[in-house]
Amino acid sequence: MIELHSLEAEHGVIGAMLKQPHLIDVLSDDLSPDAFAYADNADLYRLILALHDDGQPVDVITLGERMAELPSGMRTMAYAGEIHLNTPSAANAKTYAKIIRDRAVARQIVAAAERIHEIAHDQACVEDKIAQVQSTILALGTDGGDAECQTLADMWAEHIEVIQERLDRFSKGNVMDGLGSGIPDLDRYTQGMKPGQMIVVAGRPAMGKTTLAMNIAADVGINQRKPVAVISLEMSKTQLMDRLLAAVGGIPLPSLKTGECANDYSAELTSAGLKLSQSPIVVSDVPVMTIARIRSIVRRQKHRMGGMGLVVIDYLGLVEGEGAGRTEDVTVMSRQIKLLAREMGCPVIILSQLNRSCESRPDKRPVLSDLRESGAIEQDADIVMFVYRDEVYHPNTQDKGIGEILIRKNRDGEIGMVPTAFQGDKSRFVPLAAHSRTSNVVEVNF
Ligand SMILES: Nc1ncnc2c1ncn2[C@@H]1O[C@H](COP(=O)(O)OP(=O)(O)OP(=O)(O)O)[C@@H](O)[C@H]1O
Repeated sequence: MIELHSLEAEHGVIGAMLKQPHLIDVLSDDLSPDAFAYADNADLYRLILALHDDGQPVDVITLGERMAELPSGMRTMAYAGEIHLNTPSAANAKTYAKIIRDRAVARQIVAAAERIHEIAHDQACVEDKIAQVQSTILALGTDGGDAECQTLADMWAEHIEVIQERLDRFSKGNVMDGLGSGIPDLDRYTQGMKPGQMIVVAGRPAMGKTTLAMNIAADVGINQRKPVAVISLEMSKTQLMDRLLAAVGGIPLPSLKTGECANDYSAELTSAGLKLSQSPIVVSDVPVMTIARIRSIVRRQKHRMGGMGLVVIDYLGLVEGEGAGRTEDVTVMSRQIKLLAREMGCPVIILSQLNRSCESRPDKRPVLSDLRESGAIEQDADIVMFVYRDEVYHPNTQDKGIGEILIRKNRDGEIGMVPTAFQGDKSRFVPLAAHSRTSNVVEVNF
């Protein structure tokens, strides 16, 4: 068993700094004052750093001048003098700094265990408790400076591999470096959905947000064999399964609802059922969720499935906040979704509704300012795409059956519009041949 603090190591580091002040930069590089267990030592260390930052000489006298007394009441000069005297050399100071850091983490673990003990006893539901325990554990050891910054030399060494991968893909005729959506024209804009991206799919009610998101989820799960977690706060598992079967099997929804599909589309039903059941797609339809709970579910599924390719959350307006007011809540949630994408190392598609202002304009195609609830969504998102179907407003439009995907924000690429064929009865958006706006539909292939 190790002690949770080492007075000797703390004295060793401070003594080394007093004996050889040129070591202050080296030793303090990765050592926070909070890592010291003893208040007097932590304050003395802070004083050393403050004097050094001010360009002042650091010795027993200057320390005593800056602060006469330490928290214990001891005279600073006397205490620092004693440490200086008792430090034979600065030779092992780096090892002492590591001991201080390691013991600080050991103390954090004990504090986390106490916190977890409290969480186990409180009144929250079990999912919230698990989410709190996970964040308590994830917060451990995050103070290390090594993880915060990386030299450009190290980044360059890693980046060579990234460029090599891109070149390999390019020479195979594939320039996309993320997940496909199943709609090649859309992928040309995004170059694929990449890890860490927050992708907002927004639109007025019934435009087809859920349809588009589920089409993408099915393509990623079935064609690209990547794990997908669908968090559906709006629709039940039964509704989603109907839509997935309709889209993947090309089976009309009404025939699925009446059960007639069992006779009329039995081959399509069997094939779609098999494709879906063999795909790594998981669905949660718990209607009440916070982002913490979503994170906890996705983490568990990532662990269970050995990775996570894509997360879909349908939709933001139904996610519960902290109760600080909706705009503030959405601002925090939007940030948390972006962090979720980074933590899981996959893109997150978040569905969002729009305010009504687009409906009062002559051209009702949405723009970024129509995003409901908070400007933070627009800022945090890497890609914002709107689903728009002119026939919803103008039943006799010449664009009947056309679903436009309007890419209004694209952090790493162009913005623009992708026309698709909307097949509402089969719950799918189908690619159109070579930018056509006619019904020249490309075969969907799940
Ligand atoms: N059998 C059907 N035939 C034709 N269209 C259908 C059929 N069933 C559903 N639809 C259409 O599909 C669309 C539903 O799309 P979806 O639920 O994806 O929209 P949404 O934007 O997510 O809507 P909301 O915000 O209301 O949830 C509606 O426009 C609906 O009319």
